[in-house]
Amino acid sequence: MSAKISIQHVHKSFQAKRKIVDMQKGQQRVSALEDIHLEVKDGEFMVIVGPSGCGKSTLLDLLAGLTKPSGGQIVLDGKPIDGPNLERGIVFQQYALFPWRTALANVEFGLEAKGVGRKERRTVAREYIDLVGLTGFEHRYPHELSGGMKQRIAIARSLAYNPEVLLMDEPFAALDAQTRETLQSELLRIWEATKKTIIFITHGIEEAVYLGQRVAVMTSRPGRIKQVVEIPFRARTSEEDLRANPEFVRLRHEIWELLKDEVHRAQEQEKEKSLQSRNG
Ligand SMILES: Nc1ncnc2c1ncn2[C@@H]1O[C@H](COP(=O)(O)OP(=O)(O)OP(=O)(O)O)[C@@H](O)[C@H]1O
Repeated sequence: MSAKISIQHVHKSFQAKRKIVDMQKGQQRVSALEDIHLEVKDGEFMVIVGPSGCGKSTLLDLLAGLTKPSGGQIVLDGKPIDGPNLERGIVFQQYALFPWRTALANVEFGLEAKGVGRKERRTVAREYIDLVGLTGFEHRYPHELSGGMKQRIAIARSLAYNPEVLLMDEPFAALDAQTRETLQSELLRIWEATKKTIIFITHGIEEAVYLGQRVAVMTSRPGRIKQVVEIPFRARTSEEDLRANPEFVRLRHEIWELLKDEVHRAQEQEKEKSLQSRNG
């Protein structure tokens, strides 16, 4: 099967802050991502996991078209991504709902931008609110909803305008453990129902193994793809508790083995950074 998204030898560097330039003997740029090469198939659930500061959000911003690569390119359905577009829905860690709009009006937002008429907008938005299990809450405002409910609305909003790809940047990180687990299995159900291609970014190894058909493990900064691990569970949405399955435990361990040196290195980088800013 041909790739839905093809990330082709992507590099991203940023202008270094002055103190860091001094430390690195005049080097003007800091490399955040180096030679990222990854293909995501149509309808695939791809998870990207990596240590803090390895460039996960930088990669997601590039996929969203919010920034441009310093080298290489990202291709969606054969066309290079060159800006934000409704063909890619994004769900961030912070809910990013419009506080002045009801749940229903939030979900209608992308449909308005697409020029869908009022009546159809309402019908489609209600369908997606139903899909995320929030029928009855259409007229609540974000401040009247729990964190988990807000994130469900954010997912409904991103899916309602029928994007080709759903990009998710640690969408459940701010939720409590029980809500997170519920939303993880809800997301699998929604993925099965909609057959969307999903790229999901996380810190969490357990979350990665639970959700992903493949898990791309990143190195510490500059972020590279260290290895892509296949997660071969057949019936991912079955009632069986996947987390207790010995194969699940083995895969979680395999990913931790790949990650632990990177996490250690990322922690060292953090220490160095804070020393630099204290001494600067
Ligand atoms: N606009 C920017 N200007 C300069 N440096 C940046 C910029 N954005 C990101 N960086 C640097 O690029 C590196 C990667 O950052 P990024 O936020 O993508 O990492 P992350 O893996 O998402 O981190 P976390 O898991 O902590 O959210 C970091 O060292 C960060 O300081």
